[in-house]
Amino acid sequence: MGPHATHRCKDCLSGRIMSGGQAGRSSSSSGFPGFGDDMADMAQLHNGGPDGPQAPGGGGPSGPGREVPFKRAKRCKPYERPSSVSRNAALDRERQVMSMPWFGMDIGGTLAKLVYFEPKDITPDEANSEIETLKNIRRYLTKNSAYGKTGHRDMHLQMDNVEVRGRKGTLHFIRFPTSEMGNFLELAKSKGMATLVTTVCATGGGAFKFEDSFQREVNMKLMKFDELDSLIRGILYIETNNPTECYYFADPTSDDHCQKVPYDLSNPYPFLLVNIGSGVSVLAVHGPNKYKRITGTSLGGGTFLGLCCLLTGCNTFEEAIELATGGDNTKVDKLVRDIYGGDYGKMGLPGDLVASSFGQMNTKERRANVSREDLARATLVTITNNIGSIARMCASNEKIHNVVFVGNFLRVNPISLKLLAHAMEYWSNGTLKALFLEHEGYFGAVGCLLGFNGFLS
Ligand SMILES: Nc1ncnc2c1ncn2[C@@H]1O[C@H](COP(=O)(O)OP(=O)(O)OP(=O)(O)O)[C@@H](O)[C@H]1O
Ligand SMILES: CC(C)(CO)[C@@H](O)C(=O)NCCC(=O)O
Repeated sequence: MGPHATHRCKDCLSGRIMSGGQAGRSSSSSGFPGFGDDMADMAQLHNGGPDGPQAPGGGGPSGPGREVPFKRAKRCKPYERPSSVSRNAALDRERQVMSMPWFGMDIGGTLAKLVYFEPKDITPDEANSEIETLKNIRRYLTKNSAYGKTGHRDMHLQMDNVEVRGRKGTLHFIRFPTSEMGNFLELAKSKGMATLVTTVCATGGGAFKFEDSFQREVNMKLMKFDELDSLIRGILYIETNNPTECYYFADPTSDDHCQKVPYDLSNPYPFLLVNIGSGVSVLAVHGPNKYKRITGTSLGGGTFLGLCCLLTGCNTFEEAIELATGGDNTKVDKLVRDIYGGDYGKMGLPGDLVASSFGQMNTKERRANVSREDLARATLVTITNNIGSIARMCASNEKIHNVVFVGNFLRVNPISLKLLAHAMEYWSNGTLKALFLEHEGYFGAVGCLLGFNGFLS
């Protein structure tokens, strides 16, 4: 350890989520704390540390959970002042990341989520020196709600007057299918993105998969973040900034009395986090930097959409949900009462419980009597119940009572929201609570936009 060596590592500096209050513009050499000075440290830890870059997810598909704090603790090593070369590289990186436009991108297996920060505190000096391309990009993103054929801005989720990296502004939420990445890059190029010195904060599998295309097509560097770190960081930030973010359902099974009730998640720990994207990850979260991925399942939102398209000939998620809304899964599934003629009382299984998903579809007669709507509904119920069942077992093993469900599978999908709410309550005799968040699938994108501590490379 040299004369300048200090013991500093991410764990020792833990809990530093960049939120409004912490992200002052003038309190560090980099313009905001936690970036310029720490960046070299983090680069050293993540790139040169004994474990190399941190792998996303857990110990393999459905494998044993990875206890994040332990992993990080191993990397903890004495800080050595970076050489002037790495310091210059860090400053370069800082300049690129600090220059507008600011994006956070979560490129998932099905959907790419783009969060754009629109600064609203632009000084006259800044406005004068701002180049035309940048103004055009801002105008294009904020004045439209559709981009190309498949890009959408979720205007109802927009967050005004928030603070990011010490600046005040608005967060805009945009999504498009990951399969359209080629067109997205072309569009970005046509808007002049390639002429800007830009680094985009990115997470999700696509941050790795498409890194070279971003560099080649639009001259953009990706600053990569782990998807689960970003997810949690995003949830904590949005929850802090939106008092009506979190809710639960009271009376979820009653058509007349079911209602959405706001829930105060300001003291969230511990909570079980179930992220339902293309696949599903289940995390036990005990603190801002303290979580483990307990398990996952490949039967997720991608499975629902894929099977639904196969079984009904539908082509979009929205269509699949609409079909499911008009369908009856009991024509497709085999219920306990189809087997027992009523309840299986001794084991506490009510007659209307699904005993076997799709269990009626083995006979020609039954198959002839089901509609596309019924098949869509049965697919939705099958996938949702399976996730609910896994979540319940995980919560019970971990002795956690609050189960937070996120991910775009829950978008425009009240059937699954209510099924999950009911399943958690019913099967736990009221000890488990299903909680939901308004920004469903956008937390990863927000989290990586905020997360300068902990970038992968
Ligand atoms: N417009 C849409 N198009 C396609 N899928 C949608 C749409 N809206 C909601 N979904 C659902 O959301 C799922 C994707 O959710 P999300 O964006 O959270 O995951 P992802 O990041 O793509 O996946 P992963 O995290 O597993 O890589 C889809 O599989 C589908 O069930
Ligand atoms: C692979 C990820 C983490 C990508 O987001 C997700 O799709 C997932 O958690 N799938 C389930 C994988 C498993 O079976 O554990």
